Amino acid sequence: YIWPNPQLDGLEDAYTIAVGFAANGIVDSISPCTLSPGDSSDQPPSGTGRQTVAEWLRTAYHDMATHDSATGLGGLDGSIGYETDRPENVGTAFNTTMSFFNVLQTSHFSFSDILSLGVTLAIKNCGGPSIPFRPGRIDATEAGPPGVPQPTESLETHVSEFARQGFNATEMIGLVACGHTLGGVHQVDFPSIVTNAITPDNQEGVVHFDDTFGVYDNRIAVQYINGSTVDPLILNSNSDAAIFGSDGNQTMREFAGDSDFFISRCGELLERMLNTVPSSVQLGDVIEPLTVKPYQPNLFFNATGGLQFSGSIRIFGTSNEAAAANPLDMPVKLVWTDRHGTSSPSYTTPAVSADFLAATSLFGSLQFFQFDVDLDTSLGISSFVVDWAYDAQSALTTADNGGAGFPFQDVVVFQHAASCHGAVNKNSTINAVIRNDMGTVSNAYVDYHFTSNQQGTLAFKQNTIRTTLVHAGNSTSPLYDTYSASFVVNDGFLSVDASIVTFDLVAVVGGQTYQSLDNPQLFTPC
Ligand code: HEM
Repeated sequence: YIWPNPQLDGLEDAYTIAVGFAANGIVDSISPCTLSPGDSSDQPPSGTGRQTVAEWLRTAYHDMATHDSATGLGGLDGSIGYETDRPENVGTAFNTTMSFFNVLQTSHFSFSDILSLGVTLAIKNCGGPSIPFRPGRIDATEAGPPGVPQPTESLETHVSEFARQGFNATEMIGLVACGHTLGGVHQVDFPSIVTNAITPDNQEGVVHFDDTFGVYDNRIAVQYINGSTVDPLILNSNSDAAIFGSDGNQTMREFAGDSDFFISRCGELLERMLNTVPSSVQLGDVIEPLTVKPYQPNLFFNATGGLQFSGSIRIFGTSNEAAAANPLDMPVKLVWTDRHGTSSPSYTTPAVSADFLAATSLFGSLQFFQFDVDLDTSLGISSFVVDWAYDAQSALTTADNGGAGFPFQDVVVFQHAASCHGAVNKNSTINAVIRNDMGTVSNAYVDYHFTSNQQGTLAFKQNTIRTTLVHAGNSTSPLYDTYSASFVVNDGFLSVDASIVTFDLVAVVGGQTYQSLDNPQLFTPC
């Protein structure tokens, strides 16, 4: 896709940036793969016997498992949030998972999208397959019908439940093995299956499905076939035993004998699981990391009234050269085009390599570079390209965003100064400047996006408050006038710290619409 695309940019960032600058914390919370909810890698696992990745994967399956392929209803749609009191959804894992992901929701994607993305990253981070990620899931607004398989049910019931979900009997064996390679069964939730497992170091009494619960691998099948299984759903319940043996062990034998086959088959099955959505939902194209992408490019007037352009450039690659590159040796320059369409040699940032910001990806190598330049206010900016190479000896490549450059407008510009966020039920104020030599400003407004609690589920609701930007007078530049919008965010507004808040500025000037999208939330209190 071509940047900017508000619907995809945030998900692409979340997919591509694992740890470091601009990362959202998903991968930190599951590294290493054995981490429990609430623990972080510099805080060792706390002995609860819980495993975050396993809980996310189980949550995604239980959310999807009510899909009915005949009617097209249900699927991965976040309805699990309304269904956690059902006997088929025993355990705190679902609510814990929802509380982790709800704070990552933005106005541009649903809870079910960010959960699916989280599962994709989790599987990869544990050594599993790279699962292509498609966006576009829409969250349910109420519970769906029940139908998650339970360990007490018969093989026939399991086969028909999986058939309803859209998986045949062989795929059922695969999907269960692909799930039960992580995590295990907890005594606190299944006391009839697991007994005498609770200790101070295993407070919820987990017994794992295989002896490598922290690695996404085929040990679940190897141990099943060689007779050393520890799976409680085989030893103390017939559920996995009946499923794994239902084709005379053929699938499990193939999995046990070929670890690459297990990984690739699980990649296919889990991709289908994550993409099982209500038939009314149309998923988008697979998101692939962009090679060169701006991150929060930002225009503002500095204290002396000059127009300043700052932000970061991300460079992503999957080649050996990308992996070996030293960011300090990488020439990276930004070349911009002014508002009259002229690109002059002087419109170039210095090499920005010294200002690189460390970050990593699960799918390749990436570097961030910061830039900060003064623009001639009268000439402004309309787009930019990035000239870059992996080392100082190589010829520079121009990243031009598919041909037309990275578009960037200077007509409506957010002003930090005098913008502030109010406490609950108090005024927030957003200030902007709008170019005054381009015709009448016929409409100008702020769309302020935030998430809030909703009844019945931990998934958050999206809200937008639209407020007119009112002309407020001159600015420090004779070419721009100041506009201001004040509004109250109320009605169950959660807390700005707990939800991702962004806002858009839109101005119709001389009959043309200009937008400054996805400005990050205000931190200055009013
Ligand atoms: C007949 C089908 C299935 C049955 C009866 C079943 C049953 C169970 C049970 C009883 C547990 C223990 C939960 C706990 O104590 O926390 C469990 C855990 C788990 N299940 Fe399944 N399951 C089935 C299919 C699947 C599938 C298809 C997946 C994913 C592809 C999956 C993923 C998981 C995971 C990752 C865990 C570990 C959770 C943790 O450690 O917190 N299950 N399953």
